[in-house]
Amino acid sequence: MPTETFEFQVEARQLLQLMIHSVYSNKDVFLRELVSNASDALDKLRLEKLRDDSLDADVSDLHIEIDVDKEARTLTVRDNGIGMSYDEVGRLIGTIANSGTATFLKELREAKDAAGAEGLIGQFGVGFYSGFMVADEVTLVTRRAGESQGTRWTSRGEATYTLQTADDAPQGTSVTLHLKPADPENQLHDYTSPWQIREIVKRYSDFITWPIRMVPETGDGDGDSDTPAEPETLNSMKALWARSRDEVSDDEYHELYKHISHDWREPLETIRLQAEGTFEYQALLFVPSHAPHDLFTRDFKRGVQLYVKRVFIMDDCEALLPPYLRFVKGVVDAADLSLNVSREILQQDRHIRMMQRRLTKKVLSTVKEFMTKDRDRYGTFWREFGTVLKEGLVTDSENRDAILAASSFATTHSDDEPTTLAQYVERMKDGQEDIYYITGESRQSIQNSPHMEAFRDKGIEVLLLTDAVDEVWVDAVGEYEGKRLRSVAKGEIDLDAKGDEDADEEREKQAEEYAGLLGWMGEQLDEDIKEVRLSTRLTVSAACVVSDAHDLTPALENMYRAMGQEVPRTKRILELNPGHPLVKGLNQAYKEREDRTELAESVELLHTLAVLAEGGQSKDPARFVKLVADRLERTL
Ligand SMILES: Nc1ncnc2c1ncn2[C@@H]1O[C@H](COP(=O)(O)OP(=O)(O)OP(=O)(O)O)[C@@H](O)[C@H]1O
Repeated sequence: MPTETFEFQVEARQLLQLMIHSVYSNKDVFLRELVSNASDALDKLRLEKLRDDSLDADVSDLHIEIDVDKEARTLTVRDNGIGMSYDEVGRLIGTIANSGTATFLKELREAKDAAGAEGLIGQFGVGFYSGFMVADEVTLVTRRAGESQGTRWTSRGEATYTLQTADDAPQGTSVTLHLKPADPENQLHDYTSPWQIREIVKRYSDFITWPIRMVPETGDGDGDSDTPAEPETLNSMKALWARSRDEVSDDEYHELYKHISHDWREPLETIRLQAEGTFEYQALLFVPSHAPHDLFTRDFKRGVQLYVKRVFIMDDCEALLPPYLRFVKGVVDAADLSLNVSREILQQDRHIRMMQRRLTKKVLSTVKEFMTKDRDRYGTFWREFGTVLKEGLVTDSENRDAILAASSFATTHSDDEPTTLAQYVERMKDGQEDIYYITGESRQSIQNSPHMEAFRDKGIEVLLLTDAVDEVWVDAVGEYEGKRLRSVAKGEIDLDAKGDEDADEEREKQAEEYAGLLGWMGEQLDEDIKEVRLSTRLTVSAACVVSDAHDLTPALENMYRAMGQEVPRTKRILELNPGHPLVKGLNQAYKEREDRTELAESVELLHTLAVLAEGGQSKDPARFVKLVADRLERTL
């Protein structure tokens, strides 16, 4: 097949440009990326051979080899792993599969400083391209295990790359970098120096479970693997999770985290767990310091890898942690599983379920520890992962108490310090029986909602819940330590002390006074409102709408609709403030006038204003604007 030239996909080209004019100051990490890809390729081959013994592939000496040629200024990273077919090379290397890349590039361009840019790069798989930080030409030669024909890919990192078949390619992949001249001032070291390579591998890739060998210089630059000189193994290959805590430095743990997670930033916490007895396993879990951009997308990949006795079995093992802990990365190495274990079998395995329970409890107790021992760390955790953790309040009833204990919520008690439910309960006023909350889009909009008026007046604390999941968990949880969780915008609220006879009497009087108006308004608003009643929660506003105690809130209704479920429209309740001049005026007008057409319009306006005040929308904005404009005109 002749050499074919292809254009890089637009995003890939942009990414390459970014790499070449490196936004990343530490260029050494290119080697970590190439070694990491090679290690994955070896894992994949071992697994494929395990599943299909007839695969024509040599797995007797799987390893990674690094080869430098000072004269030609090349560095080659070679593996004898799974390799790629011609099509795969085009698909995987010329394009960027990650759909978030466009967003990423935009964010990257907008990143204010180099540190921000570095952090962003870490979130996206740009591994292979990092070679262009140190090389002005990259050649990749590869042959897929089991296939006879190899492929050669070359690019100078500009607009195009070439593909051609390669007859003599050994199984696996070699990536040869034609190095730029060393420029230590810009952290571009001399990557033909064996000392430098040894250093970088030790620092970033020591834990890789495959031997990383360096071949003493051969001089001819093509790095034939039949070189007579004895290669030197650069890494200790010790699985970090199998080593005792005091043998491993934090840096080593962090490098493993970066290898697994493709995040270039340090994790927030490292969690070690060992289980002995009938079902032995070791786990090394990491809580990242930043939420990935795609945490809430449907195909977000879990971050825990499964090993069986040091043999890599699978990425993204969903059986190991529940979905609401999907942000946790790490490795679980189980001693007593079959190497052939499938995802389906794992889901049903009793031991795996026990393991999941233990890992879940351990992660939750770690979060709780942040809360009690390190407020800063807890603050970071909650900002990044609080929303996803709260999903567990709905889905994991077994651990509900532990999740609640590790959760915190914005509150009217403080502008910047969130509260736990336990702290809320401690502050509850004498005679207050319930825990009050309000849900909505933003702190500002709900804090000023009419529903809050009486609570503000009486100094009763209200939790301010602004995540979509809050609408759901409050119902699922229902109560905390015997105290009901109650929305300030649902059902009847009575904040007056029980047995307050004066208040009772006053109410009876008002009920009588307004009975006619309320009934008539109910008929007028029948399409949207199931009842009009007098309010005990308003002190400033004339009216507000509330949901019935057991009805869906409008936000929940919308959420179900967005998920494609049919939900009938729930009618709500309009509450009037009997002390408000507008309401008094309405009552007066109702009693005095025979022709109530204008009054009917005012009632309609009052209802729309109440909907707007809680952040809702007018059903017919044009009509609403016309009615308001008419009235304004009359005041001129
Ligand atoms: N040495 C290799 N052997 C086999 N396949 C490889 C090798 N290097 C890269 N690939 C394939 O090319 C794909 C793209 O590699 P690239 O390094 O650009 O991204 P990634 O590995 O998916 O992400 P990252 O390296 O940032 O984690 C890989 O997912 C893998 O399928």
